[in-house]
Formats: sequence, structure tokens, C-alpha cells
Amino acid sequence: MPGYLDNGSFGALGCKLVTVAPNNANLEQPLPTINAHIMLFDDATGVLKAVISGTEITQWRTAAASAVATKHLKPSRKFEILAILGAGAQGRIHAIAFQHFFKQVRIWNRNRPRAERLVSELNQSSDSQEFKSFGCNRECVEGADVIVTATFAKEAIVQLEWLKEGAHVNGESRAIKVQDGVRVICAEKFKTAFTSRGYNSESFPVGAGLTHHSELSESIYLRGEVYVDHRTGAEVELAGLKELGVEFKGEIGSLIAGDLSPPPSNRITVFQSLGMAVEDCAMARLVYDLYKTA
Ligand SMILES: NC(=O)C1=CN([C@@H]2O[C@H](COP(=O)(O)OP(=O)(O)OC[C@H]3O[C@@H](n4cnc5c(N)ncnc54)[C@H](O)[C@@H]3O)[C@@H](O)[C@H]2O)C=CC1
Ligand SMILES: O=C([O-])C1=[NH+]CCC1
Repeated sequence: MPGYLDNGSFGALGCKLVTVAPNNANLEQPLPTINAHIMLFDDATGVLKAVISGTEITQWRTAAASAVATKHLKPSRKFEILAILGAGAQGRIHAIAFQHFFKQVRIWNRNRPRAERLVSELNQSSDSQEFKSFGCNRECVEGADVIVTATFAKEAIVQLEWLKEGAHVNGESRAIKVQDGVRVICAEKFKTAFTSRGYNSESFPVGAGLTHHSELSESIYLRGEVYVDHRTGAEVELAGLKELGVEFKGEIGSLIAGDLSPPPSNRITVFQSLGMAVEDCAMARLVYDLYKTA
């Protein structure tokens, strides 16, 4: 993921290499599913300045982008309940990042003990015991003001009827049908490497979108107001949604800049996150500057 932040006093030129290995959680010594490194270059000379671990940066910057999207899409709403579907790395960091804005944080995972372990860890570091685990995704979502989906589910785990008026959803997974050309090239390229490691074609992390699949039901995208982080990227990576007739209302950056007004507060909103390289570059620059002044 190459990126460039064009800014005189806080410029950043970088490239993140990121891998997704869904089986890592099942290893005897579990590893993160998503691992990354960021190469940070001098934005004026192009000289390599640092290679920075990007695994935690990816977790934090993704949750930060969701928090910013939530704030700008629902500027006037008071939040009480947050529902997080997925108790992996993203679920955990979203819980930590969002907790102070909610009275209750609900966490569901398809394998409930993982949600219970996370809830127990989070409650130990909180005074109010606000984290609760759920065994049923519907119960977790019903009544929530904000929902975060952070799984690898290929079928919808959130239905439109479960959402209350004015709810906001942050969808993290980009496991949505991509354009044929992109998909086929990637799948073929990685086929040998992945089959030799025991994956079947269903589990190719790149090119998995042979059919439309998503954590959110199609009707959520069709009835909600859908915003993205990057429109050009979304036009390609979310081509399956475009084919369904889903309209992308705009980028979160346009809301922040004041070029777009937030939708009426009673509307269901969706932030479909793709993840932007420029977010990683900015974080890498921050880490680098802190390291240099430490
Ligand atoms: N938009 C963005 O910028 C980013 C998005 N992501 C996405 O966030 C999602 C979660 O990533 P991580 O938390 O790092 O992964 P993780 O492996 O740490 O956690 C994934 C969780 O989803 C659950 N899960 C896996 N398959 C499932 C299924 N079929 N149905 C229901 N639950 C399932 C697992 O039990 C686990 O708790 C992934 O879709 C990933 O691609 C991750 C990083 C950045
Ligand atoms: O933006 C990102 O780094 C990623 N998005 C999905 C997997 C990793």
C-alpha cells in the first residue's frame, strides 16, 4: 500500500506491506491475522528513513478512522450502546478507542469464549464494567446506537431490521466482490503459494470475492447512507455494491472539510472502511518523529 501525504510541515512518503493469514489465530502460539511493516521515506529526497512495524499501527489507525467517521456522520447524537461484532484485533482496539463515548460496549464473536476473554480483559482495566459479551449477533446489535463489524464473515451478520432509527455502522471488512480483472489476476498469482500451505480456493485472502459477500446485508447498503474513506478506491474495490445500485454519498474527508453536510440524524448511516495507505504514512511519520525526539 504506497501512500504520500503532501504537506509542507508534516509530509510523509511510505509504503506498507501487509499480509492476511486467517489461520494464525489457530496456531499453538497464536499470531495476529494481519501483519504489516511500513517503509517510511524522506518525502523530499525519497531516501529510506525507517522500517516500522505496522501491525499495531494498522489496528489503531483503522479504529481511529471509524471514530472520526462516527463523529462526523452523527455530530448531534448522544450514544449509549456500542455493538462490536468480532473479538479479534480490530474488535479489541475499537472497544478500547470507543469506550469513553458509550455507557455499554457489547461484544459478539462467533466463537463466544473469545468474546468472553476479551470482555474480561477489558473489564479488568475499566472501573465501570461496561463491557458485555453476547452469544447472539442479533441481540448484540438490537438497540445499539453504533455497530462495528470486524470479522471475516462472508455472509451478512447484521440485518437491516435489527438496526434502530439513526443507527450508524462502521463496516471494516472489505470482503466484498471486486472487479473480475483484479480478482482473477490476484487469485491466480497467489494460488500456488496458498494451496501449498493448505488453503482451499475459498480461503484465498486475496481474490476471495467470487460471489458477493459482506458482513452487512445488501438492504443495509441500499437503505442506508453509505460513506467511504476513498471514493476512487471504493469505485473499484466495492464494484459489487455499485452493481447492486448502492450510491456512495461521499468521503468522510469531505464532511471533515465542510464540503458535505452530515445526513439527517434519523437516517441509518454506514461507513464502509477500506483502509488508506496515507493513514499508515501519517502514523509512521508520527512514530518516527516521536522516536527522534525521545
Ligand atoms: N478497513 C480497514 O482499514 C481494515 C480492515 N480490516 C478488516 O477487519 C476485519 C478483522 O480483522 P482483524 O481483527 O485484524 O482479524 P482477527 O483475525 O484478529 O479477528 C477476526 C475475528 O472475526 C472472527 N471471524 C472470522 N471468520 C468469521 C466468520 N466467517 N464469521 C464470523 N466471525 C468470523 C474471528 O473469530 C475473529 O474474532 C477483517 O475483515 C479485516 O480485513 C483489518 C485491518 C484494516
Ligand atoms: O488497510 C489495511 O491495511 C487492510 N485492510 C484490510 C486488511 C488490511
